[in-house]
Formats: sequence, C-alpha cells, structure tokens
Amino acid sequence: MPPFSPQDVAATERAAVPATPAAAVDTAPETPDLRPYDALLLYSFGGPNKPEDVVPFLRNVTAGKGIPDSRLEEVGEHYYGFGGKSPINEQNLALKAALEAELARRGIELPVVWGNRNWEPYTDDAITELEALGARNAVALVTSAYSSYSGCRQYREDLAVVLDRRGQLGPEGSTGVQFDKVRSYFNHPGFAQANVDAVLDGYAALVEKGGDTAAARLVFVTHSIPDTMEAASRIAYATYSEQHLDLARVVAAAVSERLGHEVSWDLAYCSRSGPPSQPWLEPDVNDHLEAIAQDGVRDVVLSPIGFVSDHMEVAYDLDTEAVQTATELGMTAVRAGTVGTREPFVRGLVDLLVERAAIARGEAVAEATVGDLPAFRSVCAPGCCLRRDGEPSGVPALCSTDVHS
Ligand SMILES: CC1=C(CCC(=O)O)c2cc3nc(cc4[nH]c(cc5[nH]c(cc1n2)c(C)c5CCC(=O)O)c(CCC(=O)O)c4C)C(CCC(=O)O)=C3C
Ligand SMILES: [Fe+2]
Repeated sequence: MPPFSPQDVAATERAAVPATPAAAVDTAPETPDLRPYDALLLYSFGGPNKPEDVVPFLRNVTAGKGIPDSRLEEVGEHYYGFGGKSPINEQNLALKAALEAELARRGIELPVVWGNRNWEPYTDDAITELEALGARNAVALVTSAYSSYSGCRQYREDLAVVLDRRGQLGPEGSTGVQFDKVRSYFNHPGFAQANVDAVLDGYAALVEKGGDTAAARLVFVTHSIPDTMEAASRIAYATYSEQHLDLARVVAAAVSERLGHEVSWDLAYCSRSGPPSQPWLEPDVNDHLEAIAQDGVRDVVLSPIGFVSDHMEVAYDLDTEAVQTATELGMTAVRAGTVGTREPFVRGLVDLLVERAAIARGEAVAEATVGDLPAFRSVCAPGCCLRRDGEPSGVPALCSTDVHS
C-alpha cells in the first residue's frame, strides 16, 4: 500500500462520507437566515486554569454525586501533572474563534458567548453577557456530540437551575433569555468527516513511526458511563453506545475506502469512575489493548470519537495512560486527533445552526445525517435523558417538552 499524506486526505475530503439525505445543507442560501436567534451560546464543561482552581473545579463537577475524595485526589493529580491547567478552555476559545470566522464568512451576524457548567465563565456569567448584548433568543451549542445525561440533559438542567437561581424560571421555562439547543450532532456529516480526516492523519503518523497500517487495529475511544445512564439514554432514539457504534461504522468504512483495505476496529472506553460495584460501559481501553495484544495486534490507532477536543480526558487517559499501556505491551500506538477546529466540523456546526433556526421558524428542512440512525430531536422527548432509568430527576431541564420533569 502506498504511503499517503494529509494533503491527499484534504483532496478526497468531500467524497469520503456518504451523507443521507444528501448534503442538502450545503446548498443553503448565500446569507442564511438565523432568525429568530440573536445569539449563540457555546456551552461547555469548563476546566481549571491554574493549580488553585483544581480542587474548587472538582468540587463543582462532583457536587451531589457522591464521588469519593480518593477519586478526586486521583483526578486532581492528572491536572497537577499538567501544571494545574486543563487545555479545555483554550480549546473552547479556539472553537469560538473558528465559529465566529465561519459565521462571518457566510455573512451571518450572530454574537457568540461562551459559558461552562463547571468553571469560569460560568453559565450565570454567560446569561449576564447575553442580557448585556440585548439577546432574547439564544441557540445553545454544547461541546458534546452524543446524547446521554452527561452530554445532553445535564446541560439543559444546568440552564434551568441557573435561571431559577436568577429568578428567571417560570412554569413554562425561561422568563428571561430563551434557549433552544442544537440536536446531538454525532451523526452529522461534518462531525463524521472531521473524524475521518483525523483518523487518516493518525494512519499517516503510524506510517511515519514505521507501523504496519494494513495490520493495525483502529480503536475508537469514548468516555465510559454507568450502565444505568446508558439505559436511560435510549429514549433519545438509540443508546449512548449505539450512537458511537453507528458513527464508528461510518468512519471505519470511509477510512477503509481511503486506505484501500478493510480496517478492523473496536470501541473501547476511558475515564471510568464510581465504585467498582457499579457497572460502567466496558471494555476499558487499557484492558482492551492488553486483550488485542494477546491476539497478536502490534499497531494501534486510537481515535477519541467521544470527545470534541483534546482536553484532559484525552491528554491524560489516552496520551499518558493508554499510550503507556500500549508501549509496555510492545505496540506501536498513535493517537488520532479530535475534531477540534477542523474545517468540516466547524462548517457542519454552522450548518446545524442554520438547520435549527429553520426548525424554530416551523420550516421543513433536510436534517443531514450519516449512518443508520435518524437526526436526533431538536426538542428533547419527555424524560430524556435521565441519569437513572425510570427515576424522575426532580430537576427541571430546558429545551424539552417536559420543562419541569
Ligand atoms: C460522557 C461524558 C463526557 C463526554 C461528553 C462531554 O464532553 O461533555 C464527559 C466529559 C468531560 N468530563 C470532564 C471531567 C470530569 N468528568 C468527571 C466525571 C464524570 N464524567 C462523566 C461522563 C462524561 N464526561 C461521568 C458519567 C462522570 C461521573 C460522575 C458523573 O456522573 O457526572 C469528573 C469527576 C472526577 C471523575 O470521576 O473522573 C471530571 C473531573 C471533562 C473536563 C476535562 C478537562 O478538564 O479538560 C470533560 C470534557
Ligand atoms: Fe437528551
């Protein structure tokens, strides 16, 4: 097989992922209409900027979740190992700048405000900024591509809880700035294409390391979640793991086509926490590397399709831990990038904003997808995606038909 370069990838980029129902979104008008929205909330997880932030940040993340101190100390060490600073904030600022550039390129005037659930600028700061801009109808874009409590409802609950604290939550939802949310975008063609490009770059890096691309195993990685959260995510059309498997099949097929041979692939999980008695999605990526090493696999490309940027879960759990595991097993391992600010991803996000605005105006719109699953809901179903199966959360959540479920 001839070696290839990332330049080849760019040349074939448009053809690699077959989108259904066609890339109709690309035929959007010259200046797309974003009414009724007057602002974009780029809504993320947040992370510490310096060592003194680490413990308060971890307390925010784990408030009310019963995560033992021993686990917090362990996670704290991951951050201290990187100078107490998570890369996530700079990555979100880069994504914000890329979105602003893409909006400007298309002639769309839409201010972008950045906010986080767990660190500054907090959700409350973002709402204050939206108000200062005079925004009345914001569209929220969360930095999580998949639907589950952690990637969808937790953001919607946080909006409701913060509005309530501000005295801006009524029985019908927000009495201040209104919020709609962009659908879970794991199966949007832009996200898929950016992952294909990143994986192909990973294979190019494997070639440079002297690896054997024909024999290499492609291991997709995502954040593990408790089995109960996995079960509760089904209401969004398919469970969290099924969403990943759907995208993984599409990415692997496009990569196989580009490389000219069938790649074999698996899905593994990282960043498990919680007590050992509580089942979480498996296999853990480290255990999985051991298992495939026993089967004779020598070369691995790790693709973190579960994350949108190379934040701490990627920098520690994959680049530090999993790569070390692979090295100890005598494997040649390469970690493919996340979608980050790749052009197909950013363009796809703006396509999604255009799509969401058309839906808000009640217009018929082609919701582009890849894979076998439908486009996920723009307004979540009642009870979507509760943390535990069947248990009412008692916490209100915006952007759903059950405002106060
Ligand atoms: C599905 C998922 C995503 C992906 C979707 C998305 O991207 O949103 C994600 C992202 C992230 N998770 C992050 C950090 C943490 N997650 C934790 C804990 C947990 N995550 C969970 C799930 C997820 N998490 C779960 C089920 C828990 C257990 C407790 C609970 O039920 O909530 C803990 C507590 C300590 C621990 O137990 O590890 C920390 C510190 C960071 C920031 C990284 C940085 O700083 O760069 C990011 C982007
Ligand atoms: Fe949901």
